[in-house]
Amino acid sequence: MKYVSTRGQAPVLSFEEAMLTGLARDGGLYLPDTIPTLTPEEIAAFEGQSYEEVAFRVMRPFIGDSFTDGEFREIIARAYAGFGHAARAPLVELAPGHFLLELFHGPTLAFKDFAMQLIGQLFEVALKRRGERVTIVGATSGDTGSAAIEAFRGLENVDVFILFPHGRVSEVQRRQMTTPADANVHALALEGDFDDCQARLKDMFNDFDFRDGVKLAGVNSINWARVLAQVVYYFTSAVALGAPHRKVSFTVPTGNFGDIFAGFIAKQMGLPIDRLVVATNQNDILHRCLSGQGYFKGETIPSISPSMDIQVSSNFERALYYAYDRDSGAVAQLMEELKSGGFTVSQGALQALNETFSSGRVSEEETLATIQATLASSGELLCPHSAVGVKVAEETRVAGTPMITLATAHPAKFPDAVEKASGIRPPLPPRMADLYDRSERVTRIANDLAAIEDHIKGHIAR
Ligand SMILES: Cc1ncc(COP(=O)(O)O)c(C=O)c1O
Ligand SMILES: N[C@@H](CCOP(=O)(O)O)C(=O)O
Repeated sequence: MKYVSTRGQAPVLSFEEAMLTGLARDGGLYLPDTIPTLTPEEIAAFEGQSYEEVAFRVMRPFIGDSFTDGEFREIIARAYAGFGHAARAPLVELAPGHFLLELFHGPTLAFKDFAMQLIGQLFEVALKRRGERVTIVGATSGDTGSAAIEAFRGLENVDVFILFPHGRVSEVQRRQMTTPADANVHALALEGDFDDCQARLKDMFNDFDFRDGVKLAGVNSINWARVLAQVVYYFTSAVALGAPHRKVSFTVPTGNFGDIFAGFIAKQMGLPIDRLVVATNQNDILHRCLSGQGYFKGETIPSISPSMDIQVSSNFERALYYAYDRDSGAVAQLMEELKSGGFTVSQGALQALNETFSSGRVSEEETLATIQATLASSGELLCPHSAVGVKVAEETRVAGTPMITLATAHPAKFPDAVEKASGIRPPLPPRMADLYDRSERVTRIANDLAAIEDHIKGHIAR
């Protein structure tokens, strides 16, 4: 299995190389050269299997010879052993035909754990075998950072630096990043918003002296392995509702487009998905774009669903690559135009996107009202991101096709918004009940590439 860049000018890599590389050297994102497919019989056979078994069967064709079957099975087993629910990703019925896929039973209470716990183990095995050490730098609006720190803390061959927007993450998210005492993990509070964090991260990848000097690696969803791990729960949930014998749709609270792009891959692999619905908060660049208004950056407005406060949605580049019929030159040109504000999507590409993706936008008031209404109607307490998804799903779902909304975080990660909406302050699970008592370790840093690079060079283990 070979991996190619969306911009067509970077070396073709194996799965392991693409995973350890992160961003392609031409600034693009890696994708498999061909997407393996599963037959309806193979998909039907997932019924009744454990999450780990389905994970193995779905991801194995993408791994090539990077890991043996035995290694890969052990890695998967270790990755999900610490989850707080036997099903890993349980499905609950919110209303007839509308289901919630709970993705928040991992160690940091967000869907990021599904991929991050896996790639922590994959990095560990690959780096030990190669005798290499890497420096992971991540950008986060709150959840990727905490999941990465949890997955990589204490591992021998990695230093981890996480850039988060100062003052724009919830207290639980911040504390999950700043309280681990392990010497190899570092939380950096950047003066800016998430888009600044992600832009500086990409600048670091494009600064080849720095990149090669510190052996830079990335664990944001620019990393293909992150997307791949998220494909699995589309299969487990759809099969639980009757796939491949009937179609299902998904609504996905969306920011960086990684999670919903995993759904797109599941569909390409043969899972009968009808619609993939993008749900955005007031930072609605994706909704505007899919509605035909072009992809133009606005100002990021802080919201009560802060993990989705994103304007430049990294993985949309991957969707554009397919919408433009794998024309890497066209993608490179669009990304060049994005540097000066945005671009218009061609009619053909927009039509291709609309064949699979729908979208909706949810205001702050509607988010609060959805938390309240869902609690009253089903007893389910939603986090604000999941509420954005549920609201859009209610507006777009059609009779006869089950709708699965992804619940991307635990309500206890966002207690202020949840309490405001419902009057209930959700408690943290017992294993992290002392989070507010632990001491924090964090460095405030300017939104300045040189300052960030100097800090990292000064703090990596020699
Ligand atoms: C809780 C939560 N919901 C939704 C999202 C959006 O997911 P994606 O960036 O994959 O679109 C994020 C951030 O990624 C998140 O942390
Ligand atoms: N919402 C994310 C933003 C980064 O997304 P990623 O999937 O590209 O890592 C976060 O919580 O950090």
